Parts: sequence; structure tokens; C-alpha cells
Amino acid sequence: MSLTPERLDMLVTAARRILPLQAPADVLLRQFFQDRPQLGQNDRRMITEMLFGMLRRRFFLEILTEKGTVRELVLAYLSRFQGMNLRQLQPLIRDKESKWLSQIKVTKLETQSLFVQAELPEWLVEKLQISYSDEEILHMGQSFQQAAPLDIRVNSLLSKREEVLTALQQEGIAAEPTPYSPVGIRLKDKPTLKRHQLFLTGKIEIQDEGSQLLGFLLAPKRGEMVVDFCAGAGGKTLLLGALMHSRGRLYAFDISEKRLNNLKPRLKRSGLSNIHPQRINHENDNKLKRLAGKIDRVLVDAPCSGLGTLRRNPDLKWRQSLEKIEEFQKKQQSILAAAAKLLKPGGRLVYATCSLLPEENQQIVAQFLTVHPQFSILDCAQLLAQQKINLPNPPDASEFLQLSPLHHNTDGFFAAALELSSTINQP
Ligand SMILES: C[S@@+](CC[C@H](N)C(=O)[O-])C[C@H]1O[C@@H](n2cnc3c(N)ncnc32)[C@H](O)[C@@H]1O
Repeated sequence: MSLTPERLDMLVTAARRILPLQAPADVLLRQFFQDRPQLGQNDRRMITEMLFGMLRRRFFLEILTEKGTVRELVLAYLSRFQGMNLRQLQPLIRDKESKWLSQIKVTKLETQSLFVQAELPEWLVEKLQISYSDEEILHMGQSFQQAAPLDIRVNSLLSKREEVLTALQQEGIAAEPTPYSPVGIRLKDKPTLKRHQLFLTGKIEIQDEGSQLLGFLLAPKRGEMVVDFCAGAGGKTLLLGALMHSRGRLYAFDISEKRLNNLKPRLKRSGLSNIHPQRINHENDNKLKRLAGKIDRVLVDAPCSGLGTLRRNPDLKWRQSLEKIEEFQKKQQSILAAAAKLLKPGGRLVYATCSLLPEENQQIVAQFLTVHPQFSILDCAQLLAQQKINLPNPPDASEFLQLSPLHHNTDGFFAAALELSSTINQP
């Protein structure tokens, strides 16, 4: 799309509103568009892509502009990351800006410090350095600078992947099966799907392939009693319900009324009748007591820093902090312990986050196991192989599932599968 002076002005206005990050970037952007109903689809898409692109490269942009004005950040982004040369930018900019832009061309990214090259905050790089080499951190950071693909999940209760692929291809929407999830489809572009027939009839849902794999790790069977402890708006609940062929009982718990309300229209479209959403006040809510020791499989998709989703939510780099991560850790420990009480002997518990940090992942599991010796770790690669899902060998060959944009082109996810011994009763 060609950039006119009006479009550039609109982009700078949007950047002024969003970049201070007084709220999550997607919320601010939604408000920005609500205030400007005259903006067409193309302009909205251009503004969204550019602003998220700027957030993905912001540390380097701030070096280039010496923490300059928002307009300078935008111009530096267009010049360095959108491949616009001076000749293309000339009609849009002032003489002074043209001189400055030709100077910033020479600043090299490769000579910057690791946090700038990786585009990760310094505190996060320091944390990651405990577990990863600088080279690994750089590659990880670079993979988070790419935009995420648009993945959808086929609702196996209502359709088949082949049928959906054919329907999409007939409409000229380029799509291919996802490499790992048997019900996933990856779209080449980013068409608006919310008004598409396949979406309205519940045959597809938007869901990252990594998130789909967590459902296959839990692998609930038809007729079982299952709990999605932190169900949110039900991204994973709906997949679990479909894997259960809508048979048995699937409780979707969450403390957020708003998120559970967002599950309702999705549930209606899905054709599932075995899902029971219920708001709880906290993880030790009395409502949960009646289910203690009765559940076959529990998913804990724990609240976390979300740093594995930096491709989609690059603003998290400025919204997360060490203090917040400590708070998440306490919550994660407490939720995992509470969720474990629901399992029956022999039952499976999957603990998952979309975080990169061992503090929210391996360390939570290790702490849990010291207090709950009646649980043992299952090998995630083997569990997935039983579902005919074969992932490339993880770099550290652990029994956990660790997905990343770098190795799997999914969001970053961690999961541990735990089994309650079938011979010991819960204390
Ligand atoms: C990572 S999100 C879940 C996303 C959801 N599973 C999905 O696939 O769309 C974590 C969820 O945990 C919920 N949560 C936070 N504290 C909780 C608690 N004590 N008990 C249950 N859910 C909680 C949050 O409201 C949030 O919806």
C-alpha cells in the first residue's frame, strides 16, 4: 500500500496514542479505531502492522533516534524495517528529516548490545542468561521479532480438516495443514475470519498451533470427567470438548466473569453440549470441593507473564517486570496445588504456560513435586507420539513440552504432564 502524507500523519497520530503503553497495545488500538469509524480496512491493517512492527523493533529504533520524537521513530522504522528508501520517503518528509534519515542508515544493528539485537528488555536477558547462551537468546529474540502466522483449528465435531482446506482454497484463501496439530490449518495471509461462514457455523476457531497441542497432551477421552481450571474465554476448552466428542463432563473454571462470558458465543457456535462454565472466586473456592478426587484429567493453563507470545503481544516487554513474575509464581504454585486435589488416582494433570522463564515453568513443577511425591512426570514427546504427533527433538531433550517460534513456528509454550499414582489415595 502506498504511503500518502495523510496516511503517514495518521500513523504518527496512532503511534503517539499507543507507544506510551498506558494500557495493552491492542486495547489502545481498538479505542483508536473506534474513535475513527471513517478509517477503512486497509488503513486499519496498515496501522496495526506498522505499530506492532515498531513495538517489535523498539529498542533499536530508540537507539537510532536517540530516544527522539514519535514521528522520528515512525520514519526510522519505515526506513530501516519497511525498506522505504529516501527517494520514496522524500515527498513525505521535511529537508531536515531527510538529512537525518540518511545518517541513521549507517548505524549497525550487529554492533549493539545483546538486549537491543534480541529486542528483549535487559532484565529479561539477564534472567535468560542463567539458562541459555547469548547465541540462543539472540536467536530466540529474533524469532519473536517476526509476526505470528494466523492458525485456525477445525472443530472435529462439525467438520474435517480436508473439507475446510478445500472450502478455503476454493475461495482463493491460501492455506495449508499445520505441521503438528492434526486439526490445525495455517493461513498464508490474514483474512478477516469473524464474518466467514466457516467461523459463524462453528467449524473453525482461531487458535495458535501450540495452544492446540496442549489439548492433545491432555488427551481427554469421551465420557471422562475433565477440568479446564483456567479456562478464560475457552480457547483450549473448546478443543478439549471436541476431543471428548461432546461426551462426558468438562468443567471450565475461571475467576473472570468477563472471560467466561466471552466463551458463551463460542460455545454456542461449537455444537458442544458437555461444557459447564463456572466462575470461581479463587483456586480454593468451596465450589470445587465436591469434585475432589473425581476428575480424570485437569488442565492448568496458568496465568503467566505471557512472554512466549511476544510475536503477538510485543508490548509485554514493557508491561512485565521481575516483581510481576514473582507474583505469578505464587499464583501458579497455589493454582497447581489446588487443581491437583481434583484428580482421581491414575488421573493426568497438565500444567502449562505461555512463558519462557524457568521460574514460571520447570521451577513450579519441581516445587510441586517435592510437596506431592504421589505425582510423577510423564514424557510429553511420548504422549504426543501416542496421538501421532511427532515433534522435532527438543534441544534439551527433557520430558517437558517446550514450543517456540524458533523451533516450531508456534507461540512459546511450556507444558508438563503429571500423573497421580493409581495406588496412592490423595492426602
Ligand atoms: C493463560 S489464561 C487462560 C487462557 C485460556 N485457557 C485459553 O486457552 O484461552 C489464564 C487464565 O487464568 C485465569 N485465572 C487467574 N487466576 C485464577 C485462579 N485463581 N483460578 C482460576 N483461574 C484463574 C485468568 O482469568 C485467565 O483467564
